[in-house]
Amino acid sequence: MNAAASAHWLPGDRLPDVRLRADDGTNCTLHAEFAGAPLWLATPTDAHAAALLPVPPPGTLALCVGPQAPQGAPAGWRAFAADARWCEGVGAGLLWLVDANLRLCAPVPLPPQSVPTTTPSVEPLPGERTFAIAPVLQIPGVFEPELCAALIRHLDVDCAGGDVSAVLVMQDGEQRLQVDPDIKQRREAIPRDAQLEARMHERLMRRALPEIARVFNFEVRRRDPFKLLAYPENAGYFRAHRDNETPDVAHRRFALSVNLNQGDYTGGEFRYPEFGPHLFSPPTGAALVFSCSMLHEVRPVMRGTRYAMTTFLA
Ligand SMILES: O=C(O)CCC(=O)C(=O)O
Ligand SMILES: [Fe+2]
Repeated sequence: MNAAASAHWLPGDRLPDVRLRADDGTNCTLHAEFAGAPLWLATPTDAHAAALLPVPPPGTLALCVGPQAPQGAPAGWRAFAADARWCEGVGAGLLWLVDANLRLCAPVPLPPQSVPTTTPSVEPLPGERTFAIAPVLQIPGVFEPELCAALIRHLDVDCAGGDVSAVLVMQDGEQRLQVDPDIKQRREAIPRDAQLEARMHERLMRRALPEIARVFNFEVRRRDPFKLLAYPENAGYFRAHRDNETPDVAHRRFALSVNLNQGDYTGGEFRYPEFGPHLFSPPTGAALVFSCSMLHEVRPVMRGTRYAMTTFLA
């Protein structure tokens, strides 16, 4: 399922494409015309509400949309008519802050009490500093903060903190699980709550798989079980490894990891030593997706506990 298939879209969803028709007869599509810059998307229910829309800040595109093109918006707004079901998905009487990847960030009820602050802009790195960056995909807002907190509680309470993480080794011609601090130290558990699993699955289907299809041109057909992870202070790390090197995991194509409490710990960043020195620590609820064939490590956690959820896709 993706956002297009659900009745109402939520923060974190990418806006499904739609044809937009202006009153002068011109028309275009949202994805072709309006991706790549922060966007305000307003759905005023009448001309009075449209007239009260704030003037968009410089660099922000501003679209006023309804089943009929709304009239009366101030200068800087462009008005379009769009498919009624699409408008229903967006919801009426709202001003959505939308990021440059057409992802819904936050809805503000109309009329806004103050001029909304646009989605935070990221300072661009100078060209010479973008050379050695690993080809990873970061998808913000895949899990809501409240789902992240529920997963941490589930690991700590219902799963009693999880088990010490072991690695598969060959011994006398047989595969055995063995704890090996030379490779990793952390605790982990397969979630035991069907509702939490269903929520995670729905969020991946809705927010991660369409992005993986678009960015990597890869259709996910299969997923390993979810795993909840805890990397405790001074006892949490995973040294450099690949995720598809033994026959039992050779089917894996992409690793997906969601940080559940970024900011509550220091260290615990991902690094891809084949590709450069940069560290990756996506915000809470964001997914980091990368090829299982890339060497990667999770750096030691120095303070606090890093919680994460991981799975592998094929
Ligand atoms: O800590 C994570 O998010 C995932 C670590 C990892 O590389 C793995 O479990 O294979
Ligand atoms: Fe890994």
